[in-house]
Amino acid sequence: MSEQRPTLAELRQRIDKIDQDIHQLINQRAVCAQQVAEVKKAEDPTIKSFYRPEREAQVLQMVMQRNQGPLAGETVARLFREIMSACLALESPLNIAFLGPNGTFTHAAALKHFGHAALTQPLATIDEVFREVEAGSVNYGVVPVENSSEGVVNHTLDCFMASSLKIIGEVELRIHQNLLVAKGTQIKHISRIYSHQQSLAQCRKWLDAHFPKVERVAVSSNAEAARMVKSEWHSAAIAGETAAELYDLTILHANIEDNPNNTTRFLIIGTEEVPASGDDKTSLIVAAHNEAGALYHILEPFYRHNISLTRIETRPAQNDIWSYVFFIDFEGHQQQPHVKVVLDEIKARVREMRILGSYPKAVL
Ligand SMILES: C=C(O[C@@H]1C=C(C(=O)O)C=C[C@H]1O)C(=O)O
Repeated sequence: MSEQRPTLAELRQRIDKIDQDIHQLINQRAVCAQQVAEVKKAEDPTIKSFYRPEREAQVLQMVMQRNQGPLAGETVARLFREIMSACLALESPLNIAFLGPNGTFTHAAALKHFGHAALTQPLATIDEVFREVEAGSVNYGVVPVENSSEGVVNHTLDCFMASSLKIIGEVELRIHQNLLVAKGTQIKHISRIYSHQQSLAQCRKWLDAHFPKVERVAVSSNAEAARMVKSEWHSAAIAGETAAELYDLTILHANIEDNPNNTTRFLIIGTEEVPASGDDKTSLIVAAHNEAGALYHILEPFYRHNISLTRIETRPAQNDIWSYVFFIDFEGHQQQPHVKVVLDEIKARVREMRILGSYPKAVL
């Protein structure tokens, strides 16, 4: 005889039992994390934060590797992200500054990276985020660095030139833009659309097709755009879902970005160096000599040692109007022997080289 299908009551009983087990295990895990904090404190009584980016990346990598479904690896990793965040906050929650206001994509990136138990503090400019991290009034900062359709955030790169802060992590975020209005506003009322200029650019074709005659106004952030339309019945904003929720706006059209793979990359900045996680990236600033083949001489060692570059950007140097500096990201950690060899070779060939940091690649 074939086995009978369990009843609803039986299934719920089974779920209750599993929940009890999960609950107990999560608390057992939290106790272990507390004990880890005690060990760290004993090793270093002046320790300021128990957060270890390389260890958290490894935990998430293990979750993804062992996952057998039916839940997707990313879904389970996100749950573990929140469990780690809560465990860490039990000792002392992390203070994270980000390019605000609340409801921006940078806010979403900060929560994606540190989980919801972190205390997040919105700041008005990228410079302020750098300054607060330098001053030690927050543990880490989150700033945008590049968008897949609109390119690099130059201001963030310029801040690195004037700062000794390190990159301790990266976050990648799929960006979905939405057309938002205050409750009661109808499409025919809309005479103006506010957003950050990058978001307006990311939705250019959609706007040309749907609102060719409506004025587009660039403001300081998407969240600011959302805040403004709350009291303007004839205006709309382009922003993410977080801003819609925060300002209680109606989503008239969802996912209006021209490129469905639109992603933005953010950097986590801090003061310490991060040990290797096993799957890392390194970022450099290099000021080349003013001579023929300068860029070739910088890139050639990477080729010879078979190291993949993931990005290269050029910015005008701030102290010499005829020179350029290069921002280079590549795969590997500065403590790995083959990476050390390449870094030494490059250093000997350039005017100046600074390692911005080695950090775990984004897992989620
Ligand atoms: C528990 C530790 O400390 C923190 C908490 C972690 C966790 O909950 O898994 C991981 C790394 C640290 O941010 C540790 O270093 O192992």
